[in-house]
Amino acid sequence: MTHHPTGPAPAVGPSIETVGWVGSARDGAVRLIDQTLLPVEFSRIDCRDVETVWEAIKMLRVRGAPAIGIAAAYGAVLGARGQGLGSVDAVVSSLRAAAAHLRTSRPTAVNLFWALDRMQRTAEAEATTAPGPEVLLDHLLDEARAIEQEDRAMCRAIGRFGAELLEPGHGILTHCNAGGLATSDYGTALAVIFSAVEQGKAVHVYADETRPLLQGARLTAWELQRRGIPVTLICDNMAPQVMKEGKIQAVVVGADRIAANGDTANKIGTYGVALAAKAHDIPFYVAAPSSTFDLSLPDGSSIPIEQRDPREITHGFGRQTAPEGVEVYNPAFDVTPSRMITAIITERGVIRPVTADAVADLIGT
Ligand SMILES: CSC[C@H]1O[C@H](OP(=O)(O)O)[C@H](O)[C@@H]1O
Repeated sequence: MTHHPTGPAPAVGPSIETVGWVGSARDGAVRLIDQTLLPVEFSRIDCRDVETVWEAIKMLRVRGAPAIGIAAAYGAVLGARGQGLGSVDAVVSSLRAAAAHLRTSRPTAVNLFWALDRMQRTAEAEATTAPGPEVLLDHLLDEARAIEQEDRAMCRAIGRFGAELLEPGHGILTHCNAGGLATSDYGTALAVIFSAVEQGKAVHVYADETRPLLQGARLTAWELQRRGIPVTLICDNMAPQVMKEGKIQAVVVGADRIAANGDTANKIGTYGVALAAKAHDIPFYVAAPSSTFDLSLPDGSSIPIEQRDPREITHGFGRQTAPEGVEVYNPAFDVTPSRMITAIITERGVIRPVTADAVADLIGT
């Protein structure tokens, strides 16, 4: 991978492109912000092969369900180049092999699998009509770009629908990062906040730092600060206390996979936040695009939960904070039952109450 230390982040604009493509289909690369370096260093990396994209997803250089899906779609284009563009069949089989490898990077965010399925369907459908391998490769890049552009639109629609649920002066609790860095550029949970602020609704965000990888501290606080939105960083175990003190009027989180009944997998700790919100009668909102729903699962009991390296807990950011050899449990996600979710905010509208019928009506059967 090629790092592009680009110094300070670009000036605040409508968005920061989290992951994209630079160059032509034949010799281009996937360019993504290396989020493991934030907030101290803003640097992008160019990935020129599938393995580099796989590693970037695995190591959370690019992370967040929609951003992972976009990165995987572009990674499939890299893979389709395979060992040259000898024939249309070679391009299709190379893409299949790349998709199979990218599917092993992380198991929970359904957007990864949704995006790769879509790229494979495109390749197989175009294979029968494409005049040659180069044209097919161009069309595959067009499809990956469409996935990115559609996500941009979905994020803004989520923002518009969600902003209606927030009131000026509200304290909003967030968990992990569901901002522009977790998507194409504008976020899901943070899109709700960005849109409310753009509508003149001044809100104050309380951001859970979100152990062990601190996406809240490193990424959410950074995104909000650079937009001038008031943010207070708290440890995860402080969330119930700030609720008890009356500082929180709503919780907004993202999602990695939502089952047909609305059960939602999200960063570990989300379920605990939902329990605390319930106990304090605070609305608990999930913000997610339709690409994060997995209607093949009737409920959340079979959502695959990623188990990650124990060293993320015992040696977080390079400092040992636990005795050698201690037993560690490090699930990266948990599942919040739909009965604890006030509403799910999507680009198609708001699902409320959260029931299988309501999900089917808005998202599909
Ligand atoms: C808009 S999806 C954001 C979602 O993804 C995060 O997980 P990770 O940082 O491990 O990719 C977290 O669950 C966020 O809520």
